[in-house]
Amino acid sequence: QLSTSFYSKSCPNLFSTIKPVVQSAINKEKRMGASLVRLFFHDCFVNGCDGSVLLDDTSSFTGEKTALPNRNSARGFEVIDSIKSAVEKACPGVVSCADILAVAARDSTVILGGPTWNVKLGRRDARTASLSAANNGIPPPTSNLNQLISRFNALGLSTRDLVALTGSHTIGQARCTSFRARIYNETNIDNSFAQTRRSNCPRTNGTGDNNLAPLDLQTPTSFDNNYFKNLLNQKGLLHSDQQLFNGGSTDSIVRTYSNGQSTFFSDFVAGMIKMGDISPLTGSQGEIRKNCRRMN
Ligand code: HEM
Ligand SMILES: [Ca+2]
Ligand SMILES: [Ca+2]
Repeated sequence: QLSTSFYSKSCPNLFSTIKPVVQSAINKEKRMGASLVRLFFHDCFVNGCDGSVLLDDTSSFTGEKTALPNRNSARGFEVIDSIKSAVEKACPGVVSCADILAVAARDSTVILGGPTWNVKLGRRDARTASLSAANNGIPPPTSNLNQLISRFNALGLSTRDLVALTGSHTIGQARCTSFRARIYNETNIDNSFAQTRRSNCPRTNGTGDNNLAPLDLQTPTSFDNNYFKNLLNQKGLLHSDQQLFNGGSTDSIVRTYSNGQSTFFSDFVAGMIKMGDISPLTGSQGEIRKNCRRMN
């Protein structure tokens, strides 16, 4: 029921309104492109792509921002606010925050050198959010391959979608706390890579927890296939990353993507469109929020 032309009459300049805001945010800080892609993922994996991740906590409402995968980690909310105010000026009360996330993720991917696609639109915004669904629905970096596959399968995403979409880790950063156990305890990791990462991520829990390292050591601000080449060399940063190339069923997919960008790009696009189709609110369900941080 989503459609690429959903706003063609009601907000004909939607794309040209959103793109420059994303562009200027990325000009200020390249990492922001990664952060916006991740926000879309963290929305869609929790009760579908319904803008739930954007809702602020209040004294009487608990949203998803304090869930373990989001706290001290999810970012880009101010950029979504700027996009929303530009869009409200152009087309008041028409465009959902959930759709803004989908377009911002696409624009970010393109700006950082990745593939483009036509974004399906027509999602509406939730009047609910779920802390527990966020804690249970977004896979942690300690996941093994079977856990990753089953979580993606539960949402209608294939094993190939899992590998392609996780290729988003070609951009962006992770905190020490997300990869400490891997760089100190695991053996399927390149030795000098582990040494390098240890230098800015102390062994002791609680020290340097928020120190950052790039998910793709080669090109953390370019959307390319280097992430997969790193996996072949045992230079995946997260435990979950290296699970995709660790002697299991996804090794061949990682090899294919590392051999050439084009298969990765086309599978990534297909995966993003499928992920964007996860249980949207449509028709008269939900609402079009005026402010992405709170329900109307
Ligand atoms: C396969 C399961 C996945 C796991 C376990 C996982 C886990 C993580 C973790 C732990 C971080 C670092 C967070 C931090 O330390 O603050 C991260 C960052 C990131 N993830 Fe994933 N992720 C997965 C899949 C995905 C998918 C499917 C996408 C997008 C389609 C994605 C996009 C990103 C991006 C772009 C970043 C960097 C964000 C930034 O720099 O702000 N991830 N992920
Ligand atoms: Ca959601
Ligand atoms: Ca890269």
